Amino acid sequence: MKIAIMGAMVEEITPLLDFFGSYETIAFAKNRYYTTTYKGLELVIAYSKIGKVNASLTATTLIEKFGAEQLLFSGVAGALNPNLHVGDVLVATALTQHDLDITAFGHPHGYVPEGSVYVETDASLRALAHKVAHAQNISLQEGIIATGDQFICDGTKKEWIYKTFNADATEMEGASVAVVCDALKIPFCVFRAISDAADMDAGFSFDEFLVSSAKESAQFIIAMLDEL
Ligand SMILES: Nc1ncnc2c(CN3C[C@H](CSc4cnccn4)[C@@H](O)C3)c[nH]c12
Repeated sequence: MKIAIMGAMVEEITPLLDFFGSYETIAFAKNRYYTTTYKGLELVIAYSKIGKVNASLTATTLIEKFGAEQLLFSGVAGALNPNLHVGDVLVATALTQHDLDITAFGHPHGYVPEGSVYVETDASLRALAHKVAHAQNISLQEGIIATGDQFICDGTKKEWIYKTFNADATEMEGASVAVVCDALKIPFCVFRAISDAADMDAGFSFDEFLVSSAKESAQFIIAMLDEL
């Protein structure tokens, strides 16, 4: 089984590369892909760079060029739901694009023709995540992620996304991965540890907690691999 593990920023995959220790590096399309094996699994790891376009390119490459059969995303996110706090690990149930807007034509936010407002993650990967969390006594939150090409650091925008999409966290890549994996019929799931509250202090909080929260998410992914 070939598993892709994807992040957006180098800090989100560094804990993974450090854990695996040895890996081959392949340069492609202005990005680097790291291949290794772990307990009989073939792994291909990459960070996309920030934003939906970069994430779409990397997710597609992981699947179409490297032959990934499942894709796990590991990274950090801003909390929208007040019950989520820095360090909490969230598994996405569904993802949506909060900045996709053709409401001028009567469509809901996040919708374009022949698409859907939400793309659901793979139910068996989610079930496995909860099994691993329970077995390892890790508290795992579950919720909707709203993705957009903006770092959210403003209470008004935060509240709009929270209310419009009933979303629990926000980031800048997950929904792209969801659309790509759904179209290519590859089971996927998105794991994000909270780094900030997507409010006026988000920049400072993000800078302070990026590394530690990225580690939280990566450690959960590694725990998942032992059960895949
Ligand atoms: N509040 C938030 N809003 C939107 N996204 C996020 C995230 C998740 N990632 C982190 C990073 C922020 S931009 C970036 C650019 N330069 C340096 C660091 N980060 C981008 O890849 C999305 C964490 N908190 C978020």
